[in-house]
Amino acid sequence: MKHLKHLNKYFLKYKWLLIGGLFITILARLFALVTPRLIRESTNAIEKYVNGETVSAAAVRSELITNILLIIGATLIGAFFTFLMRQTFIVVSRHMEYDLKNEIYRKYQELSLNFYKQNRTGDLMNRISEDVSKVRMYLGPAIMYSVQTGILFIVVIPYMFTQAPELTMYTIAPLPILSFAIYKLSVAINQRSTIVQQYLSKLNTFTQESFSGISVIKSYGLEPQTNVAFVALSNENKEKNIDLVKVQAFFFPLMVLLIGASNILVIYIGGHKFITGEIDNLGIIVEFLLYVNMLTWPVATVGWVTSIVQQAEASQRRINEFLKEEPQIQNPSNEPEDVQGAVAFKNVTFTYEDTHITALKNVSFEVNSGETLAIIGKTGAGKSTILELIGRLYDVEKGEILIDGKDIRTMNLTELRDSIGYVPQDAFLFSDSIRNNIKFGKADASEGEIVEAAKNAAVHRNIAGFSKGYDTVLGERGITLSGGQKQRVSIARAIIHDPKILLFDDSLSAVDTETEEEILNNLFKISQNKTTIIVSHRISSVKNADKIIILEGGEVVQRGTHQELLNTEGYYKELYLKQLSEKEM
Ligand SMILES: Nc1ncnc2c1ncn2[C@@H]1O[C@H](COP(=O)(O)OP(=O)(O)OP(=O)(O)O)[C@@H](O)[C@H]1O
Repeated sequence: MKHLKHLNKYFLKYKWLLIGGLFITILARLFALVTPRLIRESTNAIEKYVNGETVSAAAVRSELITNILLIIGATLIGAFFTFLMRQTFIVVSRHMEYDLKNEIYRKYQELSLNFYKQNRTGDLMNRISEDVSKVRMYLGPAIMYSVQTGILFIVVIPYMFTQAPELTMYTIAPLPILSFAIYKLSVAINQRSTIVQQYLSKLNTFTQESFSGISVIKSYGLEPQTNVAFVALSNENKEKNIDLVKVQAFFFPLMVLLIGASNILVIYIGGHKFITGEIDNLGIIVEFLLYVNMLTWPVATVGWVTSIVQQAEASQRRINEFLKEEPQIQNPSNEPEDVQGAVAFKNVTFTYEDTHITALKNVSFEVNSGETLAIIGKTGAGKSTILELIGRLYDVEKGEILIDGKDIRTMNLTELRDSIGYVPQDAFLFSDSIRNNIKFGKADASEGEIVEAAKNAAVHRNIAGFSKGYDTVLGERGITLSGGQKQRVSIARAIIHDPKILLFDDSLSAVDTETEEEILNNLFKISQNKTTIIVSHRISSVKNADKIIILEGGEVVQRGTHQELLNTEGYYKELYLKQLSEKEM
């Protein structure tokens, strides 16, 4: 139970509702107890009439009618309280489930990029959905049934002992066996359900991938192979489901068998005692039969609840693993920062933890507010890494990164990131309208600001051409933008944010040179008091930059202005000549 301790704070949060639920359960159980007692009295009344002890049929009839009315009344009230009990416990468990999901999601948001690389997306999703569902079974049904069973035992069993101690012993003797058998069965059912779940997620992942990659499947004519793979997976899924059904099918017969055994014991032992005169009325046997049936399900739930708790414990252990994870990148300060935007790298060396690739070696450069720095280099040279380090997505291993002369590790992380507008290499757009995708950079942006940002990113004309304009929905159920359009919407998002530092990671690679020129001109106008860093493979994107650095294997091998670099032999000049000849061709 040690992992489930984490949830105690939620029990504390909802303590009043839970205490209310406890009282309601007591009331529900008390009213349920009225029926067996009244049936016993009714049976005895009939017995006395049959034996001639009571002569008036009218008196017996009137007692029976009163009892029937009382039974109906007690059952209705008991049912109402049972309804309230479920409403309380199950509703509380839904609140706790909601709280726990939010807690996990908040944690996910806090954690650094490395965490996401170390854990598969499927795992992250499972913990917030599957595992939380299993924990909810503990927070809701398990608690509710335990309270119900506990109260029933406390109330019914002592009462039965006062009525007929020996008969009580015989009646409750098979119940622990029932509980144990149900426990074993529940464990088997849970194990098989987990396997079914795993196969189902395999099937889902396969189906989802085949839909996402449908154009590849169709263009390579892979439909028959995909079908065969689906049938195989689906077949495995069916087999596992059949395995589960086989075990589940035992559940009710087992219950019926054990209830039957208890009933037979009550009738046999009770009848025997009645014959020997140890019991003086038949009513008590009928009453005990009702108790047996009343106790059976709660006793069975003891076994069931035990297996639920075990599963919840395992799920909570997995959830706790993530909850105790500390973000690698910590925010050291909550003080406001007045970021101006001057960026400096001082002998920065950085190695990716997982791949052990040293992406940057002793890199140094400076770029002031209002200036543009361009970074050029072959693929894998470390260009994107530089941009990610400025936003502190990772911390450097050696050296330091300064913004306005201050080590970024000492800065307020939220404000640092807020002062950056980053356009990543793979422009990621949400399945939402174009307007909202741009507004992502500034939640309260006006229509005018959105249009202006889109104009600066040279994408306004494209958007205006769509029938729904800025309301055009992107993504799965919407329009698919071209690579260049995506890049420009992503640029508009960064521009509208109006940051002090603009970072463009090869963000113009998919636009033609004319549009590139237009965007660069606009950027030049709006970035007078900003720092701009442009990563590119194209000389045309960087030729006007104030400073250019060339990276090779993580090291700065050349630096200067466009003109200076053209006067030096090296990668930049080679690239320039190559691109020039391509243009002329
Ligand atoms: N998230 C990461 N985890 C581990 N290794 C990485 C990661 N990102 C990049 N690398 C490695 O670090 C090196 C530098 O990569 P980086 O993305 O910075 O290069 P780049 O110059 O931007 O390349 P490109 O022009 O192709 O985008 C590469 O060898 C790459 O494999």
